[in-house]
This record gives sequence, C-alpha cells and structure tokens, in this order.
Amino acid sequence: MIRIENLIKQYKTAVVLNISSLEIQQGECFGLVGNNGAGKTTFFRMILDLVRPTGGAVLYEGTNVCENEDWKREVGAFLDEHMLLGYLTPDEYFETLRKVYGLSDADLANHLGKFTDFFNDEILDKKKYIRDLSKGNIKKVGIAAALIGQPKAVLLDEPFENLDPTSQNRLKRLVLEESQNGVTFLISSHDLNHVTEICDRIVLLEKGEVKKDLKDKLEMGQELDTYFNH
Ligand SMILES: Nc1ncnc2c1ncn2[C@@H]1O[C@H](COP(=O)(O)OP(=O)(O)OP(=O)(O)O)[C@@H](O)[C@H]1O
Repeated sequence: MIRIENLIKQYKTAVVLNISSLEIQQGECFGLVGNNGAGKTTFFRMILDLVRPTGGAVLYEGTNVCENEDWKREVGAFLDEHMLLGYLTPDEYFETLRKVYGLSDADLANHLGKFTDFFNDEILDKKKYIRDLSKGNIKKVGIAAALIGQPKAVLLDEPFENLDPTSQNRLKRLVLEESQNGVTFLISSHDLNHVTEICDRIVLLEKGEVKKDLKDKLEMGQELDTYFNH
C-alpha cells in the first residue's frame, strides 16, 4: 500500500532520514519508535507530502505522493494541532469535515458515536473553541477527525501523549476495532507498551535509519526493551 524507495531527507549537511526500502501492507498496524530526533515525524510528514524528500520517493498504491493528489481521499492523519482549525468548536470542525467528505448528517453522527466514551462528554456541544480545549482533548478531536470518511490508512503521531490512562486504553480499543475492519494504521509513539500491544509490526528508527523491523509479536517487547535499556 505504501512503499518507500531510497527516501532521503537532508537539511544542509545533516541527513535526518535515510530509508532505502520499506513496504507497509494494507491492513497492517505499523508502529514507529525511536529516540528524540530519530526522524519519526519527518518520515510521517514525507508520507503525507508535507515535507519534500531530498531524494527517493513515497509511493501510495504505486503512485508518488508528490505527483498525485488522489491518495488524500484515502489517507487520514493527525500529526499535531496545526492540522486543526483552532478557531472552530469541535462541532463546527466536524461539520466542516462532513461537507468536505460529502457525508450525510447520519454518517457523521454514526462516526462520532464511535467516540462517545473516548470523548468522555468533554468535546461535543460545549461551545468551546478547539484552541481552548486541553491538550488531551485537542488530541481526541484530531484523532476522531483523522478517521472521518472511512480512510484506508491513518497516520497518528504520538496519539497516546497527553491522554489520561482511561483514554489511552479506549484509544487502543478504537484502533484495534478499526484495524480489524481493514484500516491500515501507522502509529509513532514513545510508549513501547502501547505500540507492542496494538501493532503487528514495529520499525525502530535510529538517526533516520531503520535499525530494526520487528514482526514477531512475541519478540518485539524484548527486542525493544533491550534496545532502549542500553
Ligand atoms: N525544518 C528543519 N530544519 C532542520 N532540521 C530539521 C527540520 N525538521 C526536522 N529537523 C531535524 O530532523 C531530525 C528528526 O526530527 P523529527 O522531528 O523527525 O524526529 P522525531 O523522531 O519525531 O523526534 P521526537 O521523538 O523528539 O518527536 C531532528 O534532528 C530535527 O532537528
């Protein structure tokens, strides 16, 4: 579904990402881990054509994401709050997305209904601007927005950060449910427990390069533990 070919990002003399080859299959729950500055966000931004590669390409269903816009209808993402419209309330924002995606009122209500527990009565009908919500609640708006319109693939950067423990667990259940319905997830996180629990594959980046590509569910916890305890 997503193929990486000799992808390089360089700022002045610093190469911050260098991935020769990587393929993410449809339906995969793909975890991305690595220490601060490893290149996780840069990698996601390049997949979304928010940052242009210095070399190489990201292909979505065989087409370079820089050269075609069709993939945008199939890919949802929440990387950070800059992707939201902070001057709207969540209700206004979701209504805007409903129109963009050509959904009916019932489609939107059905979508938001899946997030009732996750929202914990803090998001909808509050007449509060997104910019005035707490960090965790802003994240919840972004995650629900990323999943609108039945995307085939969803990228989430640090989705567990700022969420309370109950919400973290609810998010894991939401991801697993959507994943069982065939949605491909790419999730970057510093929370090794959460990613090992929900992901069936974890790639470990170190200084922009793939250090490990773990696909064995039984071994990934131990492998990551060993790496991050050195
Ligand atoms: N616009 C830019 N100009 C120069 N360097 C940049 C730019 N954007 C990112 N970098 C550098 O690229 C490297 C990778 O950063 P990135 O944000 O992708 O890492 P990360 O793995 O997401 O880190 P973290 O876990 O801290 O969020 C860092 O050294 C960062 O300083």
